Amino acid sequence: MSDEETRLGELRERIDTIDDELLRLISERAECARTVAEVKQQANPDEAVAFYRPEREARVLRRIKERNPGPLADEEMARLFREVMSACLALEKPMTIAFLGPEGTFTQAAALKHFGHSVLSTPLAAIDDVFREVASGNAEYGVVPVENSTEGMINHTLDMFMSSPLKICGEVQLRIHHHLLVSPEADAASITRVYSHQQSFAQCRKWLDSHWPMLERITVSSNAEAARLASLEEGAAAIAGDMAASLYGLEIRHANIEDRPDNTTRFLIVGTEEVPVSGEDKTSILVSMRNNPGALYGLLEPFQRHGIDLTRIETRPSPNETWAYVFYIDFRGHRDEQAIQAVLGEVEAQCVEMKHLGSYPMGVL
Ligand SMILES: O=C(O)C(=O)C[C@]1(C(=O)O)C=C[C@@H](O)C=C1
Repeated sequence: MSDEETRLGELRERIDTIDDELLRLISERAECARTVAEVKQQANPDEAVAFYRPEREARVLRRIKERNPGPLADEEMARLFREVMSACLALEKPMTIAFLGPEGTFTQAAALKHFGHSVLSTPLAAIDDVFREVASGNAEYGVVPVENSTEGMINHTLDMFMSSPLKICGEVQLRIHHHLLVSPEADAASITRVYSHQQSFAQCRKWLDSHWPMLERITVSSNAEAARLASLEEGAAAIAGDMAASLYGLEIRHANIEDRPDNTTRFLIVGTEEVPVSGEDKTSILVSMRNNPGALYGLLEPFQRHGIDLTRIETRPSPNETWAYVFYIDFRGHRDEQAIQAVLGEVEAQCVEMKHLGSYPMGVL
């Protein structure tokens, strides 16, 4: 046996011993989660039990990142624990998550990043359908895109909150990498058109203009649909991500063609329950205002006075009145915290209507 073989043999034996220990510990953790489920059930025998606890999951993942000794990166370690916790939750209660489909969209990737792979995920055709599926109780939670760092807000999602009773229970950010995808047997010279979602075309506009200006750009309802069409039609390419590429057996002809390398989309998790404080939270509200002079200043001033960090303000036209506005506002903090309660009281006193959309843990992964 060579030196290399002897050394590798020893190291692999050590890895086997560590794996045995990991197996034992993960199983012990799963048993513990199963007992947690029993305790929750016994404490609330007549009510629907909240097995999924977003605030606890955020704390677990933050703690793992803080205590991670390396050499694995904090994000990598948190991702592993995300999957362990996802499997533990599935043991307590298998969860159904509705997402803006079809299969292979970035929203599905965001749902799996947030909940881990042990959930049942249901693709739906439209943002409205995701909200409806959760409101009707067919899915426990829903995942929808809300903003992109290159293209701005997804107004349809914002507008859904005006009428929906659902709460925001979490957020997750995903780096969006777009690729030019073609069938493996396609000849570059035969490509005449490219399918994609309108947002993806917008995020790759400069690249397409300079590299493939002659391709006809055809907008479809999702990147996954674009990939499906490219897999079926001769002379067609798609702009979509990794999941869609592997789902439809397409080849990446050009990788990472997004105009901005930090291209990121933020997604919201919607559900029916309020989430308790996790320690690092965000709150979202909708505020209807009359178009009076100084109205916006009056609305924002309490946030400044109480030292609350506003992370986003968006204006949408009111559905009820011409030239009246609805402001969608995100800020740091939780509704159960005193400073936030004070600000919300002041905002409520001067607006036509205020709707609390949810207080939820800031994205950890
Ligand atoms: O702490 C709980 O309430 C649990 O159910 C355990 C656990 C975990 O595996 O750590 C599992 C699911 C919850 O979403 C949060 C945490």
